[in-house]
Order: sequence, then C-alpha cells, then structure tokens
Amino acid sequence: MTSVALTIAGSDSGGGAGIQADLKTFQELGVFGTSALTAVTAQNTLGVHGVWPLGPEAVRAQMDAVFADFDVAAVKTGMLFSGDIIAEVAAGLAGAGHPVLVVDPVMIAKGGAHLLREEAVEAMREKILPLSTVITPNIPEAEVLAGMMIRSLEDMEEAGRRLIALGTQSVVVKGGHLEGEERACDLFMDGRGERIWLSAERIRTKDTHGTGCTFSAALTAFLVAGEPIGKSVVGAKRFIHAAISDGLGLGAGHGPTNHWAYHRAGSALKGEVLIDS
Ligand SMILES: Nc1ncnc2c1ncn2[C@@H]1O[C@H](COP(=O)(O)OP(=O)(O)O)[C@@H](O)[C@H]1O
Ligand SMILES: Cc1ncc(COP(=O)(O)O)c(N)n1
Repeated sequence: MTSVALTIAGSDSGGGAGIQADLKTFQELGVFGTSALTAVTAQNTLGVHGVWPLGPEAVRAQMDAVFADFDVAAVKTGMLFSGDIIAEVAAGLAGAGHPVLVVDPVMIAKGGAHLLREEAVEAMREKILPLSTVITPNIPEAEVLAGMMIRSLEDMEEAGRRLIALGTQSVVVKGGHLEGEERACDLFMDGRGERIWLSAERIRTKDTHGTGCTFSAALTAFLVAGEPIGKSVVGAKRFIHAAISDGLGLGAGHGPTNHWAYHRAGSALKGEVLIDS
C-alpha cells in the first residue's frame, strides 16, 4: 500500500527548503506527500524577501481535509511562525489521534529572517514538543529550546537530555553549526538511554539552503517506511550527506541541495556516515 506523509510548513519560492524540500524528499523516498501550508515566503538563494502567514483556521482546514481522507502514517512540522498557528496545529494533531510526529523547530533562516516569532517559542516548547516522536533542532534552535549555550559535543548531549525532559520522545541535535568541528556530527538520543552519534565529512560548500528541512523530511519518510527510529536517523543522515555532496550550483547565494543525489549515489553511501552508539 502507498504510504502517506503530511508536512505542515512554509512555502519557499526558491524550492530548496520548506514545503518544496519536504515534498521532493518524500517523493525520492517513495512516500506520497501531502501538505498544509503555514505561510508563503518570497525567497531565493540570497534570502527571505517577504513572509505572509496564513490564518490559523486555514492551516487547520488543510490538516483536517488531509486527515479526513488519507491514512497519514506520519506528520512533519517545519516553519510554524506564530503561537496562534502552533495552537491550531497542536489541536489538529490531537484530533487526528496523535500521529507519529517529526518536529523540525525552524526558527531563523540562514540569512537571519525570523520564521518563528519570538512570542511563539513558549508555545513550541509547551504545545508541540510533548507531542513529538522526534525533534530535530540545529544548534541555535537547541540553545533556545534547552536554554543553554552549545559549544561542544558534551553540550549537545546536555541539550539533548534537557529536550527529552521537556517531553519529546527523542531528539536529534544537528551539529552543522558547531564551530571548530571538522566533521558534521549529529546526536540522536531517546528517553530510554539509546544514544547514537552520526558523523560525516564536512563538505566545503555554500549550498546548504534547506539542509534541516531535507534531513527531517527524510527522517519522516524512513519512519513511514517502517524503519525503527535509529535506522531512520542514519538513513536521513545518508540522504542529506549525498544531497550536500552532490551540489547543483544553483543561484548566486546559499544554493539548494540535490534532492535526487541519494539515489544516484546508491550503495556507495554506506561508508560515508560513521555511526558510534
Ligand atoms: N557543510 C556540511 N557538510 C556536511 N554535512 C553538513 C554540512 N552542513 C550541515 N550538514 C548536515 O546537514 C544536516 C542539517 O544541518 P544543520 O546545518 O545542523 O541544520 P539546519 O539546516 O537546520 O541549520 C545535519 O545532518 C548536518 O550535520
Ligand atoms: C519556508 C522555509 N522553511 C524553512 C526554512 C529553513 O531552511 P533551513 O533548512 O536551511 O534551515 C526556510 N528557509 N524557509
């Protein structure tokens, strides 16, 4: 049977992040993607040029329409923008019987634009985190949610523990932004003590627009395919590593990653990601 996932996120007109990255990634991994838009952004590789949020009732109506007609195996959230939208998304997820939920707590775009209002951080912490199967913050997002600075791999572990204490079942702290680390290291932890460090060569490229969206969409797709969470995280890391390695060179700024690189790379990817559990 065809598996269905729902992404609740913002639109990136540049096609590298947001809803567009999620749907492309779902498609590549054999999952049928549905979507609930939270906002439209006018965006390209040079930055975010405008943000137009939808009303919370429009977000909820999209979710309800999808849930009413499809058997949704997992939901992914990206840009949620405001406390009002978050409250409606949380209510919509409860109405759908709390499906498997991957939360990418998108806050600030690489160019500095706010994709989550500051007033909404508390709602993210209190209303969305406790519903999540896994949350995938980058370093600045983990710092805000866990309330601490992250300067080292040890700090990533402490932030992971704090996020689990806030109610998520598991967490991937993504280390792409960790200054001074030679490899791109991410940490998976769950509430039962499982811990996996994933690392891959840090690629020297400016084309990293949408890496977080693409990683969490791939994680969602592997979960939908029935993989256990640890294997899904490894699969997502391989997917994003291929997408960053095989760049497309599009646009004059921070270009998108290559969403079809994973299939082109095939089994050659196996050795690219080191796993330490
Ligand atoms: N230059 C890079 N080379 C290899 N992997 C990277 C690079 N930058 C980011 N990654 C990986 O891409 C994923 C998302 O990265 P990160 O930059 O931490 O999140 P975000 O895109 O949300 O800011 C992580 O798995 C991270 O390790
Ligand atoms: C609509 C939208 N959603 C999310 C991001 C974050 O992108 P990144 O994954 O590079 O942090 C973005 N730039 N635009």
